[in-house]
Amino acid sequence: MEIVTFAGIFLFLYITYFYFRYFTRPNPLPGPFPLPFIGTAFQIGLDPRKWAEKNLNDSIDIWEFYVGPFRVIVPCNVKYLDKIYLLYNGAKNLSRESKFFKRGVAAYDEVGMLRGIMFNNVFHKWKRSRQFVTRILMSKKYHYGFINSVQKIFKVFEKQWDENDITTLDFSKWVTCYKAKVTIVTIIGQPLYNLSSFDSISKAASEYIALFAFLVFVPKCISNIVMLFGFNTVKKNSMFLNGTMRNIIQNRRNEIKNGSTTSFNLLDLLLVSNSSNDSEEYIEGEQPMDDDEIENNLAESTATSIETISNTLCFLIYNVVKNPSILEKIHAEILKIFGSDINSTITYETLESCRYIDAVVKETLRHSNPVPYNLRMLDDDERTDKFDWSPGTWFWIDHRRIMNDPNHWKEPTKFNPDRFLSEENGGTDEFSKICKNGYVPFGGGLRICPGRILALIELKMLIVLFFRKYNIELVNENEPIKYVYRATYQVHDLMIRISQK
Ligand code: HEM
Repeated sequence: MEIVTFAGIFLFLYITYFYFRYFTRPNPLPGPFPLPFIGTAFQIGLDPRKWAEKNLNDSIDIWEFYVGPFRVIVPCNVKYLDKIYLLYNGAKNLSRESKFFKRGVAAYDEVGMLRGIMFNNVFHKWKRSRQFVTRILMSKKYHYGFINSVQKIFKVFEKQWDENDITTLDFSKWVTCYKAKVTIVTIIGQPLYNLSSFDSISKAASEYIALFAFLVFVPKCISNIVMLFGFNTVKKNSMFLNGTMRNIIQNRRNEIKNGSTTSFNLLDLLLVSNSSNDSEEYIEGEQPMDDDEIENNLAESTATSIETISNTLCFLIYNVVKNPSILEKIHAEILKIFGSDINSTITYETLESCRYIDAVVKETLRHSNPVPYNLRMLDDDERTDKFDWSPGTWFWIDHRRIMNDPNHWKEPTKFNPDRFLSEENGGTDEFSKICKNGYVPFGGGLRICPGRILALIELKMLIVLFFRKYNIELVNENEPIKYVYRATYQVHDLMIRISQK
């Protein structure tokens, strides 16, 4: 009886405290009315933007929702981004913490958050990993190796399609399988012999990202309860990416120690970074990475690149196939730059001269961004536009809405790559006039995506590889593209017919 009374009093006090905080919150904004413990989960579901589209007036450019006890502010206008996407506080290197550096609540070391980049909230640990990984992902040498690998892997798929007149496939499934192969070669550098299929990597990638997103949002006391009710299976699946890599890293470290030459994959390059074998640029004051750090960073890059590139490519193919005039311009550029040989080698330099194809990729990332939101947390007192915020406030930046804002983009819902071309190249030059932070597919400031150049390279390559040789049709031409939100927009059931030209 005493326990029931105690629980009742606790519940009453908690609910009173929750609503006291709610009704006295600074800067009350529009948003669904929250319930204690679950916040606005019932009203909003998984995708906040869908709720906003149905329930909020278009003129509302900042609103709020609750994840459990956390108040989350959703800025949908560039005017709120200035301080959030501040570039290094004016300094050239990462010497000072940004006030908006953190993502979410806690760092969970048991799933490697403290040693990776994406969800690492400990500045000096994040900075260390970020420097090692960024140096490689942004290097030209890595890009050259990457371009070769993509072409080799694509050839294997081509063979299967060339055997048939027409192949019908679910592109959303195909692309995760393709991307898992590319990722393994370019990140890990060798086959994962103990995997039953590439599907399992894609599945693990998706669950890895979803798990991290969940842990970042949910206080540990609640996530521990959820784990008790079956969430452990998801955790096990996502941990699998880490576990699978452990042996490979140790073997590879020994092979390199015994004289094996290094290749241009992320694993080899991280193993030799700052070691005596490292002939490349040195990161001042840093010890080489240990196996744990490498493992977490490889798992993170594997998961991130599969999830982002696969879904962007689905949106890209869908938008291009729906727009014959855009496809025609792509064909013209391919012919001009690569000639009529549909098997000619694609190089870094030829890709760089593909202006229209570059514009198609950039427009896809604006119009149909697969990473619609970005999470940052304020660590100090700060003002954004007319609002003063206190430490601990969360910001769920709505990239999709910002990049489709009719006040900044002309006819934003229209898929129009010409925006990204200058007038002398036949475009409208809209992009060069866009305001600061009006185009943020890769986030911004201190934590801007380190895979951004690589992503652009791969997406441009895939346009050339597909459209110079194949006709692609949508099986259900009149159906809108189907996708769900799970940390990225995940496209599903995108049926296409593919045949040689
Ligand atoms: C179309 C492809 C991609 C998109 C749209 C994308 C988007 C993003 C966004 C929005 C962020 C958050 C940045 C911020 O907080 O300001 C991010 C971070 C990150 N991305 Fe990407 N990304 C893509 C591809 C990749 C690839 C290919 C890799 C790795 C090979 C990668 C690795 C990362 C990592 C490690 C972070 C965390 C950075 C940090 O917190 O410091 N991304 N990405």
